Amino acid sequence: MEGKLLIFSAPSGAGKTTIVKHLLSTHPDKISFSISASTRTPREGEENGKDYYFISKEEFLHRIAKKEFIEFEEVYSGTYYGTLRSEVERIWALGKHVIFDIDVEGGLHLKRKFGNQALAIFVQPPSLEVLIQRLRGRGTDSEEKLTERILKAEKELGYANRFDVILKNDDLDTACANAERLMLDFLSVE
Ligand SMILES: Nc1ncnc2c1ncn2[C@@H]1O[C@H](COP(=O)(O)OP(=O)(O)OP(=O)(O)O)[C@@H](O)[C@H]1O
Ligand SMILES: Nc1nc2c(ncn2[C@@H]2O[C@H](COP(=O)(O)O)[C@@H](O)[C@H]2O)c(=O)[nH]1
Repeated sequence: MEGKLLIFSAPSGAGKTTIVKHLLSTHPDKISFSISASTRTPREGEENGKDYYFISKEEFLHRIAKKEFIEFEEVYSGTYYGTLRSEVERIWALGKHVIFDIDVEGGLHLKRKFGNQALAIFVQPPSLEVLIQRLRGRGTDSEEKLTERILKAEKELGYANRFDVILKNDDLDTACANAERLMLDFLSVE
């Protein structure tokens, strides 16, 4: 059977990973995480096959040529991220719906491809300043990488209205509760 797609997109630092992890921990019976392929270096604590499939650029390009991706982006200069068709099919075969943590272009791409089978949610931080604070607080990126993420975020904040829903992420508990309601409503529709 083909399940549904729950797409969480946002500029880097808005909080989509945090919200997606919350939904996965509370509804493991209903949803499973689409593990993307990425050419970036794993961060401390990240696991291959859990957070991402960490692969080389050569392998990524080879898989593009073999048309294995439903979508992919060079999200940051020289760093590729993409959704493997096999990953979505693996999750549907488990009888679950697929939840995505994906950049803004990738999210809109999936929405165009899957239409009403997908709910595209834009996670909106209170402001660009708060997003920058969150990114700095996370402490995972060098100054150079932070600058690249912030410049991209400035542009992406203007894409919110292209999504099905805007989910404000100011207070985290409220955002998680609202995300859960959106998800359950969407999954309950035949
Ligand atoms: N509502 C919130 N209030 C305060 N801090 C938050 C909130 N939501 C997320 N954070 C924190 O902000 C940082 C960025 O969150 P997260 O990693 O989930 O963002 P992201 O959108 O997934 O970023 P990326 O696209 O880079 O993966 C994390 O340190 C997280 O703990
Ligand atoms: N277009 C896609 N974007 C993706 C995918 N997997 C993750 N991402 C997004 O990339 C950035 C950077 O992530 P990080 O883990 O390096 O902080 C973030 O916005 C992710 O949501 C994908 O398969 N396709």
